[in-house]
Amino acid sequence: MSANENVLVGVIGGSGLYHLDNLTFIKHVNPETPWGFPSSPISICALPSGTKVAFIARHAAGHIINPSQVPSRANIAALKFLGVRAILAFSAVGSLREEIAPGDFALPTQIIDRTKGIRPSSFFEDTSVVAHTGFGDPFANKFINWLETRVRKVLEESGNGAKLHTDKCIVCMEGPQFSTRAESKMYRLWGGDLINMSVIPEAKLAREAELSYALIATATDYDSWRENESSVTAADVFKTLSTNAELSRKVAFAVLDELNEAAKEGDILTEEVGCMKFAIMPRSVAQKDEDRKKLSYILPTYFSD
Ligand SMILES: CSC[C@H]1O[C@H](OP(=O)(O)O)[C@H](O)[C@@H]1O
Ligand SMILES: Nc1ncnc2[nH]cnc12
Repeated sequence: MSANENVLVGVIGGSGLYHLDNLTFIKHVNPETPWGFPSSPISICALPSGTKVAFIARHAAGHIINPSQVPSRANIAALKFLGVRAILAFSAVGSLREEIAPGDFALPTQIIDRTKGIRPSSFFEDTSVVAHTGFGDPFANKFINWLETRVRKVLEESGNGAKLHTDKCIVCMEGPQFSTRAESKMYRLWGGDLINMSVIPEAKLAREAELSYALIATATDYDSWRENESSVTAADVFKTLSTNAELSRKVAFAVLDELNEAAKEGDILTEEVGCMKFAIMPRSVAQKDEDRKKLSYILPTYFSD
């Protein structure tokens, strides 16, 4: 089952990135998934080549959805339904390292989950089907390697001094309040480099839906670990949000055509397809038909009888 919108790439925009207005807007689509509606109607946009991509504003236009209430299952399910294979997500993050300055970009490869269990984080929750999905490498590593040179080039050409940091570990906290100073220092001791409130459950759900998912983390602040500096406020975050969003749009514009081709050929996006084969408990008569039907929305290979 697919809406056949002919889109292979989805973009999720975070704080500050509510549209890709450097692309041509074609239309909105708003699929109702078994997990409800996405954060906001999905924009189908075109690159100058005619390549179409799907864009979702994570917090909706006007930033009206709290991080704990983002309907991530509906967002990921809707993108899969439209035919998407690869998701390029953007997020405004705090920096836990001196060398990652506000305005810099980073490609994390690891996550520490500090959400509090209040976000639905599996498509299998409340169903009669059990799945234990591998998440040791939470991002699509081949996709990230592919992004590295391309993103670096855009940052260099922008001439605003923004650096790209790779192989970083991102802490995802529940929020919406920022961390205490003690927490911020503890995350540094744990090996955290970046912090946000949204990569979990998005990355987990993308993996369950067998989608390649990479996050471009755009640093806005130094969180609250620096001695003799004030702790982060939303006002600090806002200072860099619009320049980061502008640069994020440039990155998207530069990579999306080639990413669409790569998704079509399957070159760099092979790791995730088929991963659920080893995660889902064997079929049993005790599994409810209605649950299998629901799951067929995201995983037709395993659940369409
Ligand atoms: C506006 S500061 C905190 C807020 O910003 C980040 O959002 P996103 O990841 O969607 O860019 C962070 O995760 C928090 O939700
Ligand atoms: N310091 C911070 N903590 C959590 N999420 C953030 N998003 C941007 N800055 C952040």
